[in-house]
Order: sequence, then C-alpha cells, then structure tokens
Amino acid sequence: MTRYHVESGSEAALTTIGAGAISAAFVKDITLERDDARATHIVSAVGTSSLEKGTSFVRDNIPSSPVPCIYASYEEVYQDASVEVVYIGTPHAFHKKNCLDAIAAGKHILCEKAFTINAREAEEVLAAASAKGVYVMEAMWTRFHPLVQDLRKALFTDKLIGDVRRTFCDFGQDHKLGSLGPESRLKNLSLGAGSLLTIGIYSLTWGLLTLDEHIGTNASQAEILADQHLVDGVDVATAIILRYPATGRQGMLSSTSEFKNSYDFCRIEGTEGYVLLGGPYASSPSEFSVWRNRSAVSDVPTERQQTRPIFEKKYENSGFGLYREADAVALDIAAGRRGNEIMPHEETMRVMRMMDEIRRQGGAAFPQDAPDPTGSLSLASNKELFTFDYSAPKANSKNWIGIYHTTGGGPDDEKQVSPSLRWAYAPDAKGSLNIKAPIGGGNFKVYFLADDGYKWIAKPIEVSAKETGNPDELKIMSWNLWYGGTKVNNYHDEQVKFLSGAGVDVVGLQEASGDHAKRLGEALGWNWHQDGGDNSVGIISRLPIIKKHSMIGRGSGVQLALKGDTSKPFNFWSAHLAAYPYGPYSFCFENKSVEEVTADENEAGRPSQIKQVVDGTKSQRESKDPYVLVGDFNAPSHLDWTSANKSSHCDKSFDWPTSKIPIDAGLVDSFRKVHPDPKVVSGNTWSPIYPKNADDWEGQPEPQDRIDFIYGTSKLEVKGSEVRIAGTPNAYPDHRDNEWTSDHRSVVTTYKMP
Ligand SMILES: NC(=O)C1=CN([C@@H]2O[C@H](COP(=O)(O)OP(=O)(O)OC[C@H]3O[C@@H](n4cnc5c(N)ncnc54)[C@H](OP(=O)(O)O)[C@@H]3O)[C@@H](O)[C@H]2O)C=CC1
Ligand SMILES: O=C1OC[C@@H](O)[C@H](O)[C@H]1O
Repeated sequence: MTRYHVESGSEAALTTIGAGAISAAFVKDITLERDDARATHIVSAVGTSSLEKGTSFVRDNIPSSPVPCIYASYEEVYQDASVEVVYIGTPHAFHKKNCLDAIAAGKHILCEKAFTINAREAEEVLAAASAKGVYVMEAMWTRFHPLVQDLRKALFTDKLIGDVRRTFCDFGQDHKLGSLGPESRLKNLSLGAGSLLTIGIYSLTWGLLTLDEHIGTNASQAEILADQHLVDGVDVATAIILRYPATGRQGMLSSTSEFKNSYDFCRIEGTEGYVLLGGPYASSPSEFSVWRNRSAVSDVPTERQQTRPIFEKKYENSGFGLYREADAVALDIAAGRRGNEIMPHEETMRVMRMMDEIRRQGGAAFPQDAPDPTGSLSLASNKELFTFDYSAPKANSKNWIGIYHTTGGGPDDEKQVSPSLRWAYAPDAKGSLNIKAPIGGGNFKVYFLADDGYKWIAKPIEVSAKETGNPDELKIMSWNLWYGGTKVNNYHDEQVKFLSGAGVDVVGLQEASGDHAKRLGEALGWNWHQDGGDNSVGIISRLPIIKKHSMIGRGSGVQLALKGDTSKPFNFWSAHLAAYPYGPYSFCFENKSVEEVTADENEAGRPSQIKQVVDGTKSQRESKDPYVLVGDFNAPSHLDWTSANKSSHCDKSFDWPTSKIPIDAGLVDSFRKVHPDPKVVSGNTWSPIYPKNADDWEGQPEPQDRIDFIYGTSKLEVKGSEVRIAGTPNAYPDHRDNEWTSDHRSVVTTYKMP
C-alpha cells in the first residue's frame, strides 16, 4: 500500500498485492526520491501470502520508508477500509479475480499487464469497475515513458521520416524454461504463461503506437496474421504481422522466451527515413534516433558507424521507470477520473482482443478461454426474495442452486470450499425456484450447479437482501469455540449455520487459535481478524475493519466502521483469560477460603490480565467512540456471586476481581444491566455439556456459572442481552454429534449505537 500525496494535494492509500518480482521493482521505484515526481508515494502496506515473505519483501525493497503494514492474505487488504488503491502484481491468471475482489471492496486498481487472460475477462473486470464507480488502469508502464510522446510527435506531427510504412519490433528474453518448475508463471499455462502475454504485448504495443496516430476507439482497424511455436501448449515464440488496409502499413512484431533481443529492439521505417529504438528491454526504452533513408550502402556494419542521425534523444530513468504510471494513477484519482487517457480502457480492450486473435491463429489456448456455461440464472423481479429463474441444457433432478456469502465460501473454481448458506434442487430444464433468504441479510453470491456437484451450469450472480431489524442497533456476540469447535463432528457447517442465523454483527471469539476466525470469516463472507493465529482470540465482523490494534496481553482488538462509515469508528476487543486454577472449583470442590481463592485468582493471573486490557485501552474507552470488550474471563462475576444468591454458588459470595476491574473502570456488564437479578436469570454460559464434572472431581455436579461477558461503555444503550445456544446438546462424553459445537454458551448483546 502506498499513501501518496499528489500535486493537487490530495492523498490516497495504495496496497501492493503479490510480493513478487515486479511488485518489488514497483515499491522500490515509487519510493525513490526524484526531481520529476508528480506524486509522493509512501508504501504503507503489502498484501502477500505469508508474514515471512512480506517481512523480507519490506526489508529488501522499502528499507527507508515508514514500516508498512504486512497482510498475510489479500482478503485482509480488501477488508482494510483505509486502502483506496490496489496495485496487482500477480500472475496473469489471477488478475481477473484480484481485480473483481478489490472492486467489490470499492478499491481503485492499477493492474499489471497483461490486464487479464483474455478479452472476456477484461470486459468483466471493466464492467464491474464501472458499475462500482472505481478507477482501473492496466499497468502498461512503457506507454508513460516520455520517449513515447516524443517518438509519436516525431512520427505523426513532425513527420521526420515522412509517411510511416513499417515497424519491426522484437522482444526476446531467455527465460530458461527448461530449468523452471511447472509452478512457474512463465511455464504454467493455467497461470497465463507464454511469450505473448509476458513480453509480446510490448512488441504489439510498439506496433500500435508507431503505425497509427490514434489509440483506443479512434484507432484504425488492423488485420492480424499470426503464428506461434508452442511447447506443452505454451507459446515460446510468437510472430505477428499487423496490416492496416487503409494505409498499407505493416508491423512485423515478435516475442520469444528463448533468446535475448538485440539492443535496437525496434525499427520504424518511413518514406524518408527510419527510427531506431534502443534500450535494455523492449519494455524499457532508453533512446531513439532518426535516420535518413539511404539508397545503396551495403558494406558498412551498422547505420550508426556510417553516418549521424538527423535527430537523437537519450533518456534516463530515476529508477526503473514504474513511478510514472503510479503518478498517473494518483493524479487521475485526485481529479476524480475513472480511467487514464494514455492507457484508456478501450485500448486495454483492443490489445486484449488482438492477443485473443493472435492466440486463436497461433494455437495458444488458456483453460480460461473455455466458453461460458450455457445455462442461465437470474433473480426474478417482483417476486418473494429469493426467487430465481433458471435454465439448464437439460433437466436433472440433482441440479441445484446454492446461496453463499459474496466473499469466500462459494465454488468459484467449481470446487467445494464450504457449505452453502441455503440451497435447493432446481430439477427442470427451465424453471423458477424460491429459496428463503439467509437470516441477517447481506450480499450473497448464487451458483447454479450440476448434478449434486460444483460444475457451473450458469455464471453465478450476486444478490443482496436488506438487513432486517433496526440499522442503529448492533448485535455483539462473545463465543468460546472450544478448540475451534473441533471436538464435534461437522463443526464447521454447524458453526456457519449458527452464526449466519444468529443475526449478529460482530463476534468476539475465544479458543480460535490457528485459523478459526479466518475460516469462519471467509465462510460467512465477513471481515475477520486472526492475530497471526498464535493467540486464542479472534474477531469476525459484518462491519468493515478499519484498523487492527496491537495485541494487549490476552486481548485482541479492532477498530470497526459503524454503518460502513470510517468516520464512525467503533473499538471492539475480545479477551480470553487464563483457565487454571479455576475459582469455582477452589470454592466448591476444595472448600477454599476467600483469601485462598483470591490467591488462586492471582496465581492464574486473571486479574492482571484483564487489567492490562482495560488499562491498555483507556484512551479508547474514554474517547467519544463506542467501545465494547467481550470475552471468556474463566471466572464468574461478583454481580452473580452475591450474598443473596449464595445458594446458587456453593453457599459462597465473592467479589471476583476480574468482573470488578472492568466495572471499576466505568464499563457496564450488559447482561446484568438487562437482567439485574442473578436469581431470576442466571445467564450461565458454563457449561451446556458439563452438568457433571469430568475432570479431577469426576461425577460431582459441575459449578454452573456466567464466565463469558460483554462489557460496553456507559454511554452505550443496552437494548437486550441473552445467552444463545443451538439445539439441545448431549452432555460430555456424548457430545460428538451435537449441533452445538462448544462447551460454553454464547452471549449476545444488542446495543443502540450512536
Ligand atoms: N511492468 C513490468 O515491467 C513487468 C510486469 N510484470 C507483470 O507482473 C505480473 C507478475 O509478474 P512477476 O512479478 O514477474 O511474477 P512473480 O512470480 O515474481 O510474482 C508474482 C506474485 O504473485 C503472487 N501469486 C499469487 N498466486 C500465485 C501463484 N499461484 N503462483 C505464483 N505467484 C502467485 C505471489 O506473491 P505472494 O506470495 O506475495 O502472494 C508471487 O510472488 C505479471 O502480470 C507480469 O506480466 C512482470 C515483470 C515486469
Ligand atoms: O512485463 C515484463 O517486462 C519485463 C520482463 O522482464 C518481464 O518478464 C515481463 O513480464
């Protein structure tokens, strides 16, 4: 991500996704100090596949800038509400998905060349961007080189070589394909490998820029004749003849992955002279020279030794030269443009269509070129949500329509990822089907799938259902998953079903170490925070995550955007305090005194753990923004262990320090606010599956307690609070097939938000 400051004074945040070779060059380049800067770029985040990779990427390429935020997944980039522009530096095959995901999250995009695998994908991306109103540009950096403008002026305005007749351009690199593994983007067809999309696109670009004064929709129609040499389906060499019927101009354009081209990579011939373009790569020109045509000179080694050019110009880049396109993006966005005039959408489409035709003639076909599925799926208008009209090539009783969350979970690659939220068979060749909208509303992606499997019959569609309930209210849940839920069969499906039906907006999870928050967030299509996976706590949220706070001891927190509005931050924390020694056992099984239990609490460290989170978030608690702290405190509350309620707690009353600390800091126990008398509503969350102890005091009645809490600042109005569970769980050890996947109940509080 770069935060850049443009000439006009505005700023936007840009994230690099894919920490590969070009992303490295890009971030290095845009953070260079240079005299011709039209925007200042500060890299502030990177989206990559692992923290380790991101850390070395930052260390090696952005040593002097402020340390960027490293996201170990691209999803987290899209969830970061402060990211405005995404730079996509992944293999060609991922450009479409990366673009669509970023667009869906409302991000502007600078996407590496080739823009997508084929024109159909490019159309889809541009249509999505236009529908969302976001900026997109193909990162065809060479077009932004000042040489291009000078050259086109020399050719078409000053006509230094008379009438342009022919362009020869070759881009060759020795990619040493024999030594590359099948996973290489240069060798793997499904990643978009091939000389054409990798480097031939530059030769084609030089042809288009030098044989025609115009680009995009104003350009003349060129005919194409092409040949490709394929190895394992990948084009190792591509040769293109461009022919302009209106003028008779010709382009002889080529690329190869086997040999390096010569320094003078391009020659443009006209009726009165010719131009030579030179540079280390055909993508990176460094000079051009204009020569007069000669008639009968045959015995001199090169033109340059024989005579002098009538014009020549050499160029130096401050760095690699990628900063020019980045500046253009910054200026465009600051000016409110949604595309760029040097690399307009129409030109991207023209190049993609030409490359499709070159591949059609040459034979390089990507798996992504397979035709669209032939069935159809649409949302029936003016009918009950969700009623779908569908058609399939033929009837099949096992064809089905499944509803998933928009982000994650759906069979985008025609493979199962996670269970659908709702589904039903669509058995006819043509029909209409109603499926109940998932509870809680939101954005959904709907798939029409073949024969109890995941092959698409039609392209998926996106549908929305309005949230039910009061938009000013927010439902918060605290839920200890119990080893992520893994103690119960089919836990993932059961958890997703429970959460998607619970109507909650934000969930603080405990025992979510590893990737359980990520897993659930992705399956639900919610935002999530996992804290690297080493800690027990996680957060999933329908609200966008603006910022992830650093861990404070046993608490993890995020800043959420209320109603998706980043100017309305809401600080939310989830904590999980140490489990042993467990105070109610000390009282009820060991008959310890108040002093001994106090010592046990301190030995467990729980009071200092909750104090650390409460004190560490003082400025958030005391700010005007809403603040909520939830968690499994592994200790009951002094509001429950009152002298009036002794009979429920081994005839003991006790001021549990872990519940006093938040309250002394001004927080409100939301459950007790709504249900002030513990004798009337206990709110016990421990434990739905342990009526009897299964530990050292096996068989004795397990102390039942409220140990999971939701605390909010006193400014927040509590509208309701309850304990939630799914089904009627069997007690341990017969819990394996429970619908309820935890050993705790969950607690849900509804707040009225400001
Ligand atoms: N403008 C220019 O001069 C150049 C442009 N390019 C273009 O940039 C893009 C990337 O090329 P380049 O940087 O050379 O490629 P690299 O292979 O060096 O890097 C691509 C990155 O994409 C991410 N990625 C995600 N999924 C995969 C996958 N399945 N296989 C490999 N990588 C994956 C990885 O980052 P992570 O692990 O961090 O997610 C990887 O490091 C291409 O479109 C290419 O044409 C390339 C070179 C020069
Ligand atoms: O875009 C590119 O230009 C430079 C080359 O080195 C690289 O392989 C290619 O993808």
